[in-house]
Amino acid sequence: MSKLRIAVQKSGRLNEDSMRILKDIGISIDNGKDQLKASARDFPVEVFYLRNGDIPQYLKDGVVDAAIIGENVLIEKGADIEFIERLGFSKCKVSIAVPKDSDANSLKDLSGKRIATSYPKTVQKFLKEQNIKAQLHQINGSVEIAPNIGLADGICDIVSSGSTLFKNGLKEIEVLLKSEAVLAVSPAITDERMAILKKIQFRIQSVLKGRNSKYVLLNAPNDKLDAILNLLPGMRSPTVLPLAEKGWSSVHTVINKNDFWEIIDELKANGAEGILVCPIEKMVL
Ligand SMILES: Nc1ncnc2c1ncn2[C@@H]1O[C@H](COP(=O)(O)OP(=O)(O)OP(=O)(O)O)[C@@H](O)[C@H]1O
Ligand SMILES: O=P(O)(O)OC[C@H]1O[C@H](OP(=O)(O)OP(=O)(O)O)[C@H](O)[C@@H]1O
Ligand SMILES: [Mg+2]
Repeated sequence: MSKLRIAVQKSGRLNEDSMRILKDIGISIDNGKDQLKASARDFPVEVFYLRNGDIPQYLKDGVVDAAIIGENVLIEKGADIEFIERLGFSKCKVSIAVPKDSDANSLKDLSGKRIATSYPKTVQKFLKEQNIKAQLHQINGSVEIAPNIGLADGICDIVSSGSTLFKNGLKEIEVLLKSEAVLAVSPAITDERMAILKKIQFRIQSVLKGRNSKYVLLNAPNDKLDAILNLLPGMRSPTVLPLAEKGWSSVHTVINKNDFWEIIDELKANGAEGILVCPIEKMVL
């Protein structure tokens, strides 16, 4: 049986979360990053450890069948590479920034100026769309220093917390795109390997749904049960079980992890007690 060849970043910001998601879907790899390639113990998968920036070409050439990669890199380097799943980590923006005392407020204001970036194709596309001409300087790292050393009037680079911009006295003036890690597919993938990838995708979806949800248990006075149940959605509907103490029920349900703090006060106001919120490992709907 053939194995699916999946690329992950060898080292860097994507590596840890990529390896974690593979582990969470039951794909365990014996040897670490020292090797370029490793086989999974219990699944027909080979993991290739590669540079993030090189992965789009490997996908195009069919050297690997799939990859965990930043969407921003696919956009910059792999225009015809598709992805089948957003993975929810390594969220960032690709933005234009200028020195904070600059008059520039948008990409247009950089017309005729110099922009330093590691993402030349991405910037070029936006310049073209807006019919702006600017001079691009491609640099591969520490892009935010460029205006301070007189190399450029503005930059285009990754922004997450914004602290690198802040430390370098820059302000963001335009967001070109938003990105996160994605599961990308080679256009050359065979049907047999696509079937393996679909299994991986299904497992990933179960893990991501679990990560985004919480299992909630609470005790509710029966006379407030309707009001409490109204606050809680549940997968189909909440489970209600009688407590040993008369007049009380135990309510079990699943909610979106972001919703909990929104409804906690109302749950308490309706008499809910002993509220437990637990993580969910995997969730299949
Ligand atoms: N500060 C950040 N916050 C969140 N995500 C980020 C951040 N910086 C980069 N990323 C995302 O992680 C990916 C990998 O970034 P990293 O800096 O580790 O790699 P790189 O040096 O660009 O790539 P290579 O593996 O080719 O050396 C980026 O393409 C982007 O999608
Ligand atoms: O908005 P922030 O949270 O400050 O993150 C943005 C910074 O993170 C990335 O750099 P990284 O730390 O990966 O270093 P690199 O330039 O060597 O890749 C990116 O290139 C920015 O410089
Ligand atoms: Mg980086």
